[in-house]
Amino acid sequence: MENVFDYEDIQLIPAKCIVESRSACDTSVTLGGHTFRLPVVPANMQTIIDENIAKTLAKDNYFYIMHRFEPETRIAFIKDMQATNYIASISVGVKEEEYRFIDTLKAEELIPEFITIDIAHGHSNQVIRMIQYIKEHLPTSFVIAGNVGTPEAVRELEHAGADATKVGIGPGKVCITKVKTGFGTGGWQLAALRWCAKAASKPVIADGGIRTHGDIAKSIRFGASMVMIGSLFAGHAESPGETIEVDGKRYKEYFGSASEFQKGEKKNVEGKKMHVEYRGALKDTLTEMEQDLQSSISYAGGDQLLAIRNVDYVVVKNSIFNGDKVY
Ligand SMILES: NC(=O)C1=CN([C@@H]2O[C@H](COP(=O)(O)OP(=O)(O)OC[C@H]3O[C@@H](n4cnc5c(N)ncnc54)[C@H](OP(=O)(O)O)[C@@H]3O)[C@@H](O)[C@H]2O)C=CC1
Ligand SMILES: Nc1nc2c(ncn2[C@@H]2O[C@H](COP(=O)(O)O)[C@@H](O)[C@H]2O)c(=O)[nH]1
Repeated sequence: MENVFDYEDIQLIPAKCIVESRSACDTSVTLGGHTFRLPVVPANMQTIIDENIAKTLAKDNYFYIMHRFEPETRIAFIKDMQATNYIASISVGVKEEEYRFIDTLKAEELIPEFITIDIAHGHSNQVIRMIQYIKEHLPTSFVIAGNVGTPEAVRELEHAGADATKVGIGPGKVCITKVKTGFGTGGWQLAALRWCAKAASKPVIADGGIRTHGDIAKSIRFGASMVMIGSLFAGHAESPGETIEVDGKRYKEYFGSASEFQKGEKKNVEGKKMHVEYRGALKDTLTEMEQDLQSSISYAGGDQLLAIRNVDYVVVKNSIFNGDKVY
């Protein structure tokens, strides 16, 4: 791979504006036959999403993916969401008990609208088998499979039946895969996204490494249909992580799904725990993200999200911060 770059190395080039107000720009995106307000989904991690947040997001027409770390609650969760006419969007792993879970869903005719196969190294026969099993038994569920970091992986998972693939091995804020194993897309996630998206014939979700709202527009430019975000969502009042106070300042806990804190043991640890600054209400961040993305669309010279896909860009290594902090 040549010409690798990451989010902070890119600036998108403006095109002539066609709207009279940023509010005329439409940030919505359609995935799996459902239209959502933003091309953004909070990470399916235990310190990012819980049932209350899932309900709030679904009610306000944002996409969500529930995590898989309380597996025994998933059936009740699906029933509860569907009883209130919200989409049911859950995660699964690949171990034997997950096959029995799919069998139960089929037997009870409980069909989640979205199922995400959430595995660190998604380019594997285990994931391919699970995609095929879900597609055989719950053919109308939209299957998101990942995570991957190569065009070959995208093609194989799509070929197995995945309706979308998730790209990002190791760019996450609480990820230590890159240091523990030497592998990943950390530091060149945006270039990896471009590489993978060029090979994709179905939607690609960019996962990890988003540090500013402008990175959402950059992901769309380089081929993502949606972005998955952890750290930027970890600091809210509603976030499930513990709140702590240090010198009068509040922080929220954020830990990796492959961290010792999640696993309860020190085995194959590829994630860490940190604290992020408290950011207030989730709805305020979502509103700000929407406004910033509307502005991105206006700079792209359009009024629809995909106008961003057509803009030119420059690579200016490590340019955007100039030593400044965003917040
Ligand atoms: N996006 C990313 O960069 C990363 C994300 N994560 C997150 O951490 C969580 C845990 O992930 P994961 O460990 O996959 O899930 P699980 O712990 O559920 O493991 C799933 C199965 O895959 C096996 N497995 C896991 N990694 C490998 C590998 N590298 N080679 C062969 N087999 C493997 C495991 O066996 P065994 O444990 O015995 O190997 C287990 O049987 C997920 O939520 C994932 O999204 C973790 C790392 C990177
Ligand atoms: N290598 C690891 N990656 C992890 C772990 N837990 C989650 N993740 C990935 O990070 C993103 C979120 O990234 P962020 O930069 O927005 O914070 C998440 O969606 C997962 O793909 C982990 O323990 N290790």
